[in-house]
Amino acid sequence: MAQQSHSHETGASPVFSFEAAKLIQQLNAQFAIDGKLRFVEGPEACIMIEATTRHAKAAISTYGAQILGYQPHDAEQDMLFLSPQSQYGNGKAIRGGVPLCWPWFGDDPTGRGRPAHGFARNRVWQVNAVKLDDEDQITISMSLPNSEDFQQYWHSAFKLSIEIQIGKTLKISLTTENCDQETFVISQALHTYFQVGDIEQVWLRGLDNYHYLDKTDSFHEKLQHDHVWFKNETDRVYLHSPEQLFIEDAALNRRIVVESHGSETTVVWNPWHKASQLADMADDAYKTFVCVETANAAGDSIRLAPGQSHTLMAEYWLMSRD
Ligand SMILES: O=P(O)(O)OC[C@H]1O[C@@H](O)[C@H](O)[C@@H](O)[C@@H]1O
Repeated sequence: MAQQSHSHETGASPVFSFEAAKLIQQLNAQFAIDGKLRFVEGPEACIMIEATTRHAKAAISTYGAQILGYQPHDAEQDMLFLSPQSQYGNGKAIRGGVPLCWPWFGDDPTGRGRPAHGFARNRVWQVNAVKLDDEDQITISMSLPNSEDFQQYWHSAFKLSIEIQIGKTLKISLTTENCDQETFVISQALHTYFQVGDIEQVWLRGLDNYHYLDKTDSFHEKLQHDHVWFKNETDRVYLHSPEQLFIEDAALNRRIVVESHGSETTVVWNPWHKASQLADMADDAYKTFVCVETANAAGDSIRLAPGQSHTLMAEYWLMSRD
């Protein structure tokens, strides 16, 4: 999937791969940082950014502006889960890392059969800037180039941009600007797949006493008692959720801190045995990830008047549980 192409061809055909190689050369000439950041060809001629700082390494696909890996140098395992069965193009979202759900979260809110989770995760994004700061953190800025093809899904003029900061933490800021004459409403999520050692030895801390909509039970509103434990399919939208949550992982002996801003909803998802119904994931993959998604969903959808903008932000870091 080549940069700035809106085609959805798949397969690394030699011609397409040549096109990707040319774009990679241009991108490297413009943005590469010696020994720290480069563009390479990934699966299915997808363009990948490989970044390494003093603190961590990361991989980002320009298809979907999707972070696929983030691993601090002192961590034994990546913080993020990425399915080896993922597809990289063909209108599919890559299964893992941080897919971007935009301009709606979940099923088409208008019931018109538009694709689940919107269209931003299935498009090639444009790289606008790469910066290295004094603390050896790298910030990558990208935006979703406008395309005629959006018209079938979305009529309002917008600007959607992302900043990804790779350092001691992984920081993501997704900004939507209304460039239209009319107000529009979006829902969205940073649909992050966190890698865990064994889902049955994981608990999510910070949601005790919060209400949630249970998507596995017709969206009934329920009250969370205690931590969130995973014993079967879990698909919940937590309402008015707090700014910090903690994924406690006994098997990997680590804690992932999830900090959110500009968001009042957190989606928690694990498909459990329904993983076997997903073509791009192994049947038992559900044991090694949990999605904790910083979102604006349900009553927390964002209304933007002309000229207004909103930034959804998440910051993640790893800690030892000792
Ligand atoms: O398979 P997709 O489209 O990436 O969605 C995965 C899941 O994403 C979650 O955010 C939703 O709450 C689930 O209902 C959904 O199944």
